[in-house]
Amino acid sequence: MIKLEQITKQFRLSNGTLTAVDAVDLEIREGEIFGIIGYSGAGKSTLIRMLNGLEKPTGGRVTVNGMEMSKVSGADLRKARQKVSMIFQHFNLLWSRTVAENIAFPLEIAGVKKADREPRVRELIRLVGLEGREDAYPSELSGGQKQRVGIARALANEPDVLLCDEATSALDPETTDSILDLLTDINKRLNLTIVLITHEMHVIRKICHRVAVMEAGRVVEMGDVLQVFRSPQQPITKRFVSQVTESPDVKQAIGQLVSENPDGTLIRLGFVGERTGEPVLARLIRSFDIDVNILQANVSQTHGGTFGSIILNLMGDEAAVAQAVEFLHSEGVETEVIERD
Ligand SMILES: Nc1ncnc2c1ncn2[C@@H]1O[C@H](COP(=O)(O)OP(=O)(O)OP(=O)(O)O)[C@@H](O)[C@H]1O
Repeated sequence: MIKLEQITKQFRLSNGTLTAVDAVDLEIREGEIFGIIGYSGAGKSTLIRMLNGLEKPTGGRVTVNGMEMSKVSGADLRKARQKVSMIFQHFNLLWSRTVAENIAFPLEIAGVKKADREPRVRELIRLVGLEGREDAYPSELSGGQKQRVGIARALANEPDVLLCDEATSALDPETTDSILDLLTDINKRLNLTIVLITHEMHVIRKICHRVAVMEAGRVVEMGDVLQVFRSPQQPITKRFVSQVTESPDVKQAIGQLVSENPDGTLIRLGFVGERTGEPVLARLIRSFDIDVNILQANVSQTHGGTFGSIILNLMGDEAAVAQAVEFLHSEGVETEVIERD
């Protein structure tokens, strides 16, 4: 559906060249919700803007539905953009137009007759849950309602792909969840391919099927969301996963425990789906002459299923602790020793 082959984007600066996106290969499947996560400056916005031709790559090829976005221009590009629409962090609504008029705007541009526009706008307003707010101006809406207008407007011309550029970053957590629920609903109902960029792992966990992690213009890790949560490989991915699995309170508690127990070995265990950690833990405690302190346990839901993690502090003889860690490995439990700073 979407294919990026060796995509590179460089910007010329007064003091040299900046590589914002560096030889990225990606394939996004029809009907999936694909997330791209990275910290500020990683190259996410530049990358997503190349999917609808807002930015041209310096090298490589972007194909969407067989059309080479990196090559089209003029009228063809305008047509292609109707099929790859976008929503934004700050909504980008027209402030002098009502909700209904904002949603009708892309239909006007596409030359849809007034008589056909009206029922389509009504349908879109129903789809995003804005009935009764048709005649309101953007300034009279909450952030969540503004983003609903953005979504309705983006869907007006029946796109194949919806790009979401930090679409929930300006919203509070509750409103974020309601917008993410709406995007999930639209994805299912319309089989719409959604590509989103974010710096929040919560967004990825809640709605994405697959995720790519970007750092310094490169994709450093990619996979099914459940797999990435269960077994993050790169340090940056581990940091993102811990945004969801470790609250600041727990991090602080672990820090305190580390300083209070300089000899213990901290380990993080990962469990997926129906398997719970309990039987393995019971055997661990019975079989080895060590003290096992449970610091934290949690379960999270992703699109692909549930996963859980448990953080333990193992205390005792060095050899016994090493055997206990080996035992957990041999039981097929994802086991990571948490390094002490
Ligand atoms: N038009 C431009 N001219 C020069 N440099 C740019 C331009 N657009 C982006 N950059 C630079 O490219 C790098 C990647 O920026 P980009 O906005 O794609 O990152 P990002 O991951 O989306 O971060 P953010 O969330 O802060 O926007 C940054 O160093 C940025 O300063």
